[in-house]
Amino acid sequence: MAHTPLPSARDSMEQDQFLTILSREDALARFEAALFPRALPSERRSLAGALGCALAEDIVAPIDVPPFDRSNVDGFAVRSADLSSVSEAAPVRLKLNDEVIACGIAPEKPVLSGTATSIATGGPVPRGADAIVMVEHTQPTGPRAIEVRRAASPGQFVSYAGSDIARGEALLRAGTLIGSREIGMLAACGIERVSVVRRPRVAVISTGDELVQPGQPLRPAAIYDTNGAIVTAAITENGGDATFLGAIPDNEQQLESAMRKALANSDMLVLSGGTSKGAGDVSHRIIARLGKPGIIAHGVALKPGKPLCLAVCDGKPVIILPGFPTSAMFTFHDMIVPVLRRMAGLPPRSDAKVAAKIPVRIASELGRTEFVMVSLVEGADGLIAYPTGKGSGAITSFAQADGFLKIDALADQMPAGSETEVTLFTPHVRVPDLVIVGSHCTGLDLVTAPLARAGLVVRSIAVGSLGGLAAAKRGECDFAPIHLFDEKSETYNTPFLSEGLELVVGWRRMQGIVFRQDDKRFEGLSAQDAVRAALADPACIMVNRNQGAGTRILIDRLLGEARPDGYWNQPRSHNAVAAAVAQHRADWGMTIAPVAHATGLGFIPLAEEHYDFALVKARKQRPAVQAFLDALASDESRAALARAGFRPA
Ligand SMILES: Nc1nc2c(c(=O)[nH]1)N[C@H]1C(S)=C(S)[C@@H](COP(=O)(O)OP(=O)(O)OC[C@H]3O[C@@H](n4cnc5c(N)ncnc54)[C@H](O)[C@@H]3O)O[C@H]1N2
Ligand code: MOO
Repeated sequence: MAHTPLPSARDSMEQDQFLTILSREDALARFEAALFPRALPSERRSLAGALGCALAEDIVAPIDVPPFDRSNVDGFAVRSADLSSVSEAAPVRLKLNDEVIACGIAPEKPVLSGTATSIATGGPVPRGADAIVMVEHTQPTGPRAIEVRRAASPGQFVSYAGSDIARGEALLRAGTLIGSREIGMLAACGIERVSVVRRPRVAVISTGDELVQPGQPLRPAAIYDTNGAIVTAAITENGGDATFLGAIPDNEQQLESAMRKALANSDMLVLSGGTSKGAGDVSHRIIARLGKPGIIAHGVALKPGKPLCLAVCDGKPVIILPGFPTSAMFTFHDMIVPVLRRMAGLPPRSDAKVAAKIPVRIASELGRTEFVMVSLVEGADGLIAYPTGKGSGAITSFAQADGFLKIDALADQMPAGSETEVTLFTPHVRVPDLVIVGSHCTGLDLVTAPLARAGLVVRSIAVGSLGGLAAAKRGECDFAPIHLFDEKSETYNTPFLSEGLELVVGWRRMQGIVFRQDDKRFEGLSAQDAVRAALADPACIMVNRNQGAGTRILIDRLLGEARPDGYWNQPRSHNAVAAAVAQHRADWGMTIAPVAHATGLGFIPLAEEHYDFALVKARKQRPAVQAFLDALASDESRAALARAGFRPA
């Protein structure tokens, strides 16, 4: 909503879309009641094209499978009665008939008493024969005869016609999800096309003036359209036929015409963005004009996902997902997937779940069912679920997350140590080989890259130095990267180690002042003089760091009692500081040299920070830990760290 004016006081007094918040259960029940039962349209598809669809008809086997009595082994078709007295000591001699039955060869000669016919696995059993003897239990005697040394029971090694599937038997029932096994059964019966529930056609529209499609250059203040891609893929994953119609600006007329067109050609319409209270939030007003009964729920007690809007227009579901990608994703999976799958004739999703313990308290909003993404690591007795969420505006949490947990609407927190159930994003969790929990540094990726290339799964969870030390003490990780300065001893890291932990020296990061290269106020100055110059200019704005950050300690020392403009802007990362300066929201701040250089900013070095690792001694002998230690010491990593602007210790 970047280009939309913010709501004025007048707008907010005249809000016509005051959200009435429903519980998720209530909202879903009303939505489903407005849509079902309904007839599911069907279409005929080729076998390959039917994969993943629901069968719309019962399938009755049109033929017997196998279609004839078939030999299961390579050997000789015989009459079992001829071999009733046979033994190793008293073999029976059979005369060979003058034909060889290979696969696909119809036999022509009967097997009369005292004779046998050579037959291959899969060959049709000839008239008269009732058993097969394996070739290895026979011996050729002369040119046209064999000796058999074992008895054969009637029916031995024969699959009778129709024994697999009998003609007229119900092969598959309507509603069956067609997978490779079903396709195999249909193919065995010679069926080439089947009637399946037609995939619901779902139109997808993103809304917002600020959206740019991936592949296009990003304008200032614009962002890439994430929801278009997420929603389109999630529809395909759940049996829909998605058509992405692009991002439409926040213009009521343009949007209405796009929505009408989309609905005319599809069974369902999914929009995202513009459902909350911004002045440009117009789509819900349009819905009211699109058909009856219109909006079913606008506002659901979900977190993320409160502004979700569910509507039905003349029998077709119309949904507006919240704009934030994480909110869009969760609401889609939780509230839309059940409806989409029912429309596609598919069974509800069955998500895999695992039990896990949470190591930290998770606060939750009372009154909203909350979804929290988590990353799973192996603890001393079972799985540990670390929350990875960075708020509903963040998308990268997904990369580190294995699944999510749910906090009940009636709870305001989940206490540390709680046992909970984690719904997995994929059916299998692969517990990482190496777990790093603590302070994050871009240098870490340079050291772990060779491990990842060697097939090891490395999971690093950013919880800050102190959080990392706590995790290490509980034995939940292999390493805790830390950069903690001890004022008393004036040393880094070592004073913070407790029993069971050992220090592995990492690298040094130069901290310093960043400024834009063309800003003459800071050129050629020392860090102290630069801060003096900044304080002398009332128009100069700083960007600070969060309380608790090592960098913040340095900034506070330089500032003393001074509280310049920008002091209360306290982002949590080195990159955010650089972005604020590069984008002119601030004129100076403190960050590490590699980030300053990567952002093309001027840099005045101040002090070197020690970024080291607390190693959990009990886990030292693990192969992945040894691999990490080797990587850390390798020339390759040291060179990569140096190239990025770090100083390997
Ligand atoms: N005064 C209030 N403000 C907000 C409320 C509220 O109750 N009162 N709710 C907040 C919640 S919760 C959410 S979630 C968001 C959702 O708002 P909208 O659905 O109206 O979405 P937008 O304002 O259009 O966008 C929000 C955010 O997401 C970005 N966005 C939008 N579409 C996309 C896309 N396709 N790909 C990537 N990112 C997208 C957009 O740029 C905004 O940054 O509202 C809160 N505000
Ligand atoms: O519902 Mo919003 O999705 O909390 O972020």
